[in-house]
Amino acid sequence: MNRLSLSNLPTKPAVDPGELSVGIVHLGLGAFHRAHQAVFTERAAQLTGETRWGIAGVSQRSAAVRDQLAPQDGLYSVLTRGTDSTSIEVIGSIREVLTAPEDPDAVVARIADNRTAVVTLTVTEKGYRAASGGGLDLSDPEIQADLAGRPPRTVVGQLAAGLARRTGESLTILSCDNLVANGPFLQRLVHEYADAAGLRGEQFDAAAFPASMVDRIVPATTDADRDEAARLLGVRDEAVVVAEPFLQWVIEDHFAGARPAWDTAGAVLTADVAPWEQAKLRMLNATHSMLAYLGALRGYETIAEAVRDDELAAAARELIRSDVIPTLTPPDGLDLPSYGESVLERFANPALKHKTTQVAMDGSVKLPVRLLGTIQDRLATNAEPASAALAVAAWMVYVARSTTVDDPQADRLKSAIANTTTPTDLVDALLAVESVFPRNLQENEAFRTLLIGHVTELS
Ligand SMILES: NC(=O)c1ccc[n+]([C@@H]2O[C@H](COP(=O)([O-])OP(=O)(O)OC[C@H]3O[C@@H](n4cnc5c(N)ncnc54)[C@H](O)[C@@H]3O)[C@@H](O)[C@H]2O)c1
Ligand SMILES: O=P(O)(O)OC[C@@H](O)[C@@H](O)[C@H](O)[C@H](O)CO
Repeated sequence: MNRLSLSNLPTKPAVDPGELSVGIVHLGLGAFHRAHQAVFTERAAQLTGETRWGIAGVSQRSAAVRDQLAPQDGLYSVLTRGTDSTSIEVIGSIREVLTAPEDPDAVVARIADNRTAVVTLTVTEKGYRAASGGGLDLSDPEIQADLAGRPPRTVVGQLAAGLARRTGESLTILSCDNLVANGPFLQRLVHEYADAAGLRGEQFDAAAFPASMVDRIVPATTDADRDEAARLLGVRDEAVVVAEPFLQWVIEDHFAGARPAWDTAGAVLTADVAPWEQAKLRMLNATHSMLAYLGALRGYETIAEAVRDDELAAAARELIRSDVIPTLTPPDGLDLPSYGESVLERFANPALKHKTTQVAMDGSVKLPVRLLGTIQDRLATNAEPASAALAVAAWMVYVARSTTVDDPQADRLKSAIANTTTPTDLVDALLAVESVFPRNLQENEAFRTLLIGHVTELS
């Protein structure tokens, strides 16, 4: 079967990809970007007719995405799987693909190019190389290697080197990762890197780092998805991504220069993203992680299977009701209990096949964002965060039971628990990992007791 390409298009896109010039650099060309920001960008171009917002996507680690997209002229499709219906759409907004390890200078040059007005990022929590507590981890060997003067390979190194070389319009750098206050968080890292590298100049103060909340469930693509895309398109698409129908983007309205008209495509521009972001991270992402750990422990392969288990659904509902909602200020117009229910309905979509092991990975960097803030807020009011502690306990048991843990701190976690035999030992060993748990939680006896009780029940 032929490959998807400009000369082999099943349907002509509303915007001719050949007419688009690059105005956006995206760092972290994984599945999520292709099913989210690139879709908003494509729709905005269709609605406005603007041709300056093509995307240069940067693959940060392997050349796999470049090898999928290059023979397809950057085209790929989004396979949207609803509970009862499936649709497919070809996206043409990615106009260039760079592979950072192969061509680090080209990445910096694209960021420095004055035609680039916006850099977006989806590089996972670990891609930021932050120390626990927030600042840059200067002990990270990759950060140290960048600071020693090689062409930068880390994301903060790329951003700082690109910013330092800019001469014209100020740049907007927009994190789209699931992090608390992702904009200011990234700004601090870039500024600390620039200070350490002696690069700090006026472009750093002029750059804007808006916060954003992103939402669409996008599981890793499988061979079965590629086969289904081929059947629907009539051509092979090796770069297809799969997503649920739901799509949301709330962006702080704080740009240093021009931006795509993402609002015409449905993005919400607002002065304050924090209430949206907290509701999403503490409800959706927290219950996602809880279902991933509890579900994997019960042998469920997908999140949909886990949430269809009445006991696990009840545990997720209880987390939302008793621990999360009391800590939140609802964003205007959002009914928190209904939002919580809608999240669980989305998880139950059987067509998505989001693996519990995929959501469970990188727990050491996800727990602080998704659960520990809720736990701290509950303990501060002398409430018992029993449900949130259950999710953390499930992670502990999952780490102990897994032969290999997919986590940036896997070695540290495994060596911490090497000689543990009882639930109390396990809790104490993992609670002592200071890069995961802040001191006030390590020293909180009520939290420790809750964890020991849950780990005992789960073991
Ligand atoms: N998939 C989703 O449902 C979803 C939804 C909302 C937000 N997100 C955000 O997007 C991120 C990426 O998700 P995805 O589905 O695209 O995953 P993916 O595995 O398809 O892609 C991950 C991307 O991150 C890059 N990356 C990974 N580790 C890195 C590191 N140490 N340094 C630099 N770059 C690194 C990879 O090169 C790749 O481009 C998530 O971690 C999350 O923050 C994802
Ligand atoms: O993509 P990760 O691995 O950071 O997290 C897994 C999921 O919880 C997450 O991606 C959700 O699907 C997403 O946040 C929904 O918007």
